[in-house]
Amino acid sequence: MWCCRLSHLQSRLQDLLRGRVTCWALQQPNFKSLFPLAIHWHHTASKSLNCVWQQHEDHFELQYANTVMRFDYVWLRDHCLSASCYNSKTHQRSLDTASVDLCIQPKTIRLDETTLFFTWPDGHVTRYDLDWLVKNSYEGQKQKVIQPRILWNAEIYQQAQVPSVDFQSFLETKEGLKNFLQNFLLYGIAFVENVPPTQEHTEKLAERISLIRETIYGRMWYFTSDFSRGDTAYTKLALDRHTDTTYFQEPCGYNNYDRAVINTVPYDVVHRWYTAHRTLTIELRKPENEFWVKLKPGRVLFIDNWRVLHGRESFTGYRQLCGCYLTRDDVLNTARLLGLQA
Ligand SMILES: C[N+](C)(C)CCCC[C@H](N)C(=O)O
Ligand SMILES: O=C(O)CCC(=O)C(=O)O
Ligand SMILES: [Fe+2]
Repeated sequence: MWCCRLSHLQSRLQDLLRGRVTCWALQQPNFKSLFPLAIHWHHTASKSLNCVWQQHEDHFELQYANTVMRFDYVWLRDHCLSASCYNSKTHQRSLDTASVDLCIQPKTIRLDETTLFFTWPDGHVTRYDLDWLVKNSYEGQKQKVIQPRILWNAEIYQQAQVPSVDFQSFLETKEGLKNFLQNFLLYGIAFVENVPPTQEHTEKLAERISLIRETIYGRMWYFTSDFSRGDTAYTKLALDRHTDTTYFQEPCGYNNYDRAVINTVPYDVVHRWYTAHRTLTIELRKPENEFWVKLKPGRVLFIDNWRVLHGRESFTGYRQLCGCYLTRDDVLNTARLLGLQA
């Protein structure tokens, strides 16, 4: 019975503060008295639009859709979507950002229905849809729903009874792939069952999600305890919870086995690092943070090694594993193409 050990790095994700700024000024009868008389607020033509803005010396302030937004003028020029500034076929900026005057200010600002028009000193006109500004503003972005992550330990994960996805459904249906990726994004691990236990089928599975990353271990690795490579993974020894490829510029995550000599910081910082490392390791080694999984032929486990560490007990007898490393960008891209927040 082979198990591999998963320790969920219980990151203390703070709930994002969802500061909702309501456009309270417009509902106040004494709205004008709330601001010094010098400021002249522009109102929308139609009251129903509920939008006011103010052209400040160094920024543009917009109140719309219960959000108070502030935009730098260089930002407003730089994000122009006009034909001469933006290639709508490739969704790339054509404008040379470095050519924009850092002291630029619009000559005029006009709102027509739900579109704001900024006319710049050189006569160039930039138009923004109000909803686009809310969606792409700093203040609007803070309200954006981010991919929820479920922080778990063994008990939480077991109780969640997260369903595995069947091989056929994963390969042949959008729903199967989407359910799998949703679980993967939520928990940092996800399983596919009833996979024909061959390297080819495992490869096919991986390619359904992402590009497979070629590394010094090959594209698909197929290993057993034959010490064919000078690494404890190729032995029968236990492996404490860890992440792989610490030594790469784009590692799967940091791990203690492969950690190089610490010689980039002075001794007192080194000691602070060991203290922090100890705190983390104690947390990771708490039994409640360990989730043991029985690996068996036909069961494929995907791990987000930034969130979930892996390891194994020592073993006897013959054991063979195959797998690969996936590129995070492509996994997230597949999830987004399926409409998931990733
Ligand atoms: C066998 N397989 C290719 C999966 C892993 C090899 C990784 C070995 C190294 N200790 C590390 O953690 O990066
Ligand atoms: O043998 C296992 O179950 C995992 C081995 C491992 O962690 C690795 O090869 O990086
Ligand atoms: Fe590993």
